[in-house]
Parts: sequence; C-alpha cells; structure tokens
Amino acid sequence: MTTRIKVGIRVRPFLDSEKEKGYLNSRVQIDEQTKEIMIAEDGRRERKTFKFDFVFTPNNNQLQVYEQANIDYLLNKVVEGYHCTIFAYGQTGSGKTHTMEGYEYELAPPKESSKEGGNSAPKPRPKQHQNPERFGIIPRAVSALFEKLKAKEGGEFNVTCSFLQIYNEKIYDLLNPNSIKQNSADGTPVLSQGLRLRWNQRDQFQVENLFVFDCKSAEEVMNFFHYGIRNRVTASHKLNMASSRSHTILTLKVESIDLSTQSSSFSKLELVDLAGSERIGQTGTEGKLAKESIDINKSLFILRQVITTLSDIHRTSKQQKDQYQHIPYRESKLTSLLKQSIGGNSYCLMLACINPNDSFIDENISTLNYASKATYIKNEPIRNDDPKNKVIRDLKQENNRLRFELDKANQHIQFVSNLNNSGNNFSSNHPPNCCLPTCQYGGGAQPSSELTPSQKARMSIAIANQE
Ligand SMILES: Nc1ncnc2c1ncn2[C@@H]1O[C@H](COP(=O)(O)OP(=O)(O)OP(=O)(O)O)[C@@H](O)[C@H]1O
Repeated sequence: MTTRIKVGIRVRPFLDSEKEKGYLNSRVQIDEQTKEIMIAEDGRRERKTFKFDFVFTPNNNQLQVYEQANIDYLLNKVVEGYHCTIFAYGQTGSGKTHTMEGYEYELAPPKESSKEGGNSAPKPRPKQHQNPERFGIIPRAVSALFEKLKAKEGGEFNVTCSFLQIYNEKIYDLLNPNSIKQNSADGTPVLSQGLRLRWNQRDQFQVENLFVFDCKSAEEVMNFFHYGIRNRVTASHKLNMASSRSHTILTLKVESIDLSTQSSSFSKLELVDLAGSERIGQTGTEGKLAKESIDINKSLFILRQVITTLSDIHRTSKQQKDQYQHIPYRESKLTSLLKQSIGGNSYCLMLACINPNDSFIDENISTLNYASKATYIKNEPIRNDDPKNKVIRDLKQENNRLRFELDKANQHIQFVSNLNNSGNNFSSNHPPNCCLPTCQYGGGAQPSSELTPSQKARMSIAIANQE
C-alpha cells in the first residue's frame, strides 16, 4: 500500500517582542476551508497559492494542532506495528520547537567566570514550571501512545526510548552523559567524536552505541526527554531567544506481543525537531554560531534535495523515473536517518512552520515550496512483524503445501489402483491430476465412496489446507 506524506502548515502569531518593534504586516493568507496558503511575492501583484493536507492559523492552539493533524491516527498505526515519523520544518524562529515540544524557555544567568577567567554566554533552558496547555506534539503523543498500548486487549508491549542530536554533522547521544561535555572555559559544550552510523541488512541506517532505555510509562519517557533537552545545543540570536542549533530525534520503539497468536511486531515513533534554516545577516550570528548556521543550512540543503528528487520521481511518468534514481540520502546524517521516513516504509507527517512577518517572505516561500513538493512523496508503509514470525509462517505454509501435494499424489495412486482392481475403463474424460471428491466431470463411478476412513481424513485435511 502506498500513502503520501501528509503535510501541514502552521503560521505562528506575531510575538510580543515583534509587536513592540512594530512588525504587524503579514502577506500570508490562510484559507481553512480549502486548506490553501496564499502569499504575494515581492514586486508581484498576483499571489502564489499552495494547497496542503492541513493548515493552522495563528489562532490555533496546541491541542487543535494535535487533533486536527490527526496524530491519533499515526499513533494507532504505531500500535498496529507500523513506523511513523512526525517532523517539524521551517526557518529559525518559525515555531518548530513550539509545535513539537511547547515548553517555555528562559535565559540561565551567565556562569561565574571559570578558572581560565572567561564568562559563559547566557544559555537558554526550559523553565522549571510549564503550562500543560502549551504542550506540543511530543508530550501529548507520548502520553497518548502509552494509553493506547495499555488499552489494547490480549497483548503485551515493551517500549524503549532513545534521543539523539545531529550537531555540526555529527551524531550525539543526548541521554549519554559522556557524549556531551562542557567546556571548562566558557561552559559551552565540547562534543566528543560523535557516534557512527551503520548500514544494516534491512536497508536502514542505525546509530552505533546509542543508549536505549526501557520505559514502562509516559512519565519515564518524558523524564529522559527532559534530561536530553538540557543537553541539546541551543543558543540565543536575534530571531530566537532559544534557538535549536541541532536536529533532534526522539525515538520510541514499541514491541507488541499478541498473546493469542504468540506473534510480535516492532514499530517506532520518531519525533523530529529540525534546526531552522537561517540567514546569518538576519540572525546576527558570528564566530561559533555562524559556523553552526553554515552546518545547519548544509544538512537542510541535502534534505531539500532529497525532497525535490523524490517529489520529481513521484510526479513524473515511469519512463522518466530512471533519470532521477539517485536520491542523496547518504550525503548527510540527517537524511540517512530519515531514509525510512521520507520515501520509505513509514507513515510520515511534515509540519512546516511559517513566521508571519513580511521580512521573511523569501524564507516563507521557500518553506512553502518544499512543503508543497513533499506532498507528492509516496511512502510504502509495511507492518514490521518480528522476523522470526515470518520464518515460522513461511515454514508452516510450506509444510501445508507439501502435505497437500502428498495427499493429492496418494489419492491419484488410490484412484488408479481402484480402476485397475474394478476393471472399469471410464477414465477417458478425467484430467490426470483431478481431485476426485470435488471432480466436476461426470462419470459412472463414485470413487469417494471407495476411500478408506484414513484416506478421507487426509482428503479433508488437504481440502482444509487448500481453503
Ligand atoms: N504558535 C505559537 N504560538 C505562540 N508562540 C509561538 C508559536 N510558535 C512559536 N512561538 C514562539 O516563537 C518563538 C520561536 O519559536 P521556536 O523556538 O519554536 O522556533 P523554532 O522554529 O524552533 O526556531 P529554531 O529553528 O531557531 O530552533 C518562541 O518564543 C516560541 O514560544
């Protein structure tokens, strides 16, 4: 079965800080009925119109986004054994982390000078007390997933979680204290080598030595998540007080066991918050932050290439497809890890975020263009049975097939020997491999009445197997 990537656009409201600066004009128009976004480019009178699966206005709150984007449907798929990915995409400060996570941040007071005598820059950190109404997709989905798993009858489940970030094109474990060390001089993270990606037989990239924790409840997952976001690289710049400098992927792996059939399935829910594309001039970043910008933009560039290539493939006719076969997944860590999600075997939802401010019209048009391309991408979700189940099922089928063949052969032998014994020569109209009790051809004899009880039993097994 193929299914398109679903795409939603969320236009955030103007922030108080923006209103104070007098930013109030927005050329972005949203039609909730038709699910269209209209935007007028600089110097042009006609508006560009983009159509999506979901559109969210600045008035839509977190719960409305969660419900209308049909996250529930995706969670049901995870419970059924399918992989699902939800990812937020957009320019820096457009509302990705708000949509995925929803926590309020504050700037931690600068650390006292270190022994080298330097002062650390104030670092954003989540506030101690959070308003649950602000919670984004991650806390809501984690809690709903556990509710669904617990409500499922006749089954058991195991959930594990892992949490990583891709920073400057290296992968770091946000749950491993050794993965992220603080610089003694200024408190900024000095990151170790990063974890390696390994390609495995089932056509997917895996991160080596990533910490994976068993979680019995949503609270346990959220505790790990809170631990991890404190390790995520964030920084303040002109466009965002708490800007994510890395892409993060929170992965929940679910093993569901059906007790009646003793079969199990493996699925995963990936919740991805991307770092935002940025123009260094607008963010006012320099030095280390400017280098981060370049790396963020580079990996997003490859992501856009993957989206463009796949959307071209799925839009063109079959003959033309061959020209486009190279999809540059391997050219960045991010796209390698999202290979199953974009053009692969997962259900996938992309939430593209828009800053309403007219100063970012070019960035918004770019976001809308790529989001629009993503609507053409088709995935082929598959149910991920335990590979052992498949082997057992295949062996059972093979066993049934062989028993059926054997029965047919025995019946044929029996039929021929009955003919020889009775001297009856009516065989001319019968096909050589016909199964006598269900034979459609007329004839004088009724051989089924001549079968022994054990033959009849074998015959009924064979017929049952056939059905
Ligand atoms: N829908 C919204 N309603 C209210 N405030 C919002 C909304 N979306 C974003 N914000 C606020 O806008 C600011 C920037 O949002 P956020 O940090 O989510 O952006 P981002 O796209 O994740 O940026 P970056 O790529 O730099 O990490 C934050 O203060 C956030 O609280």
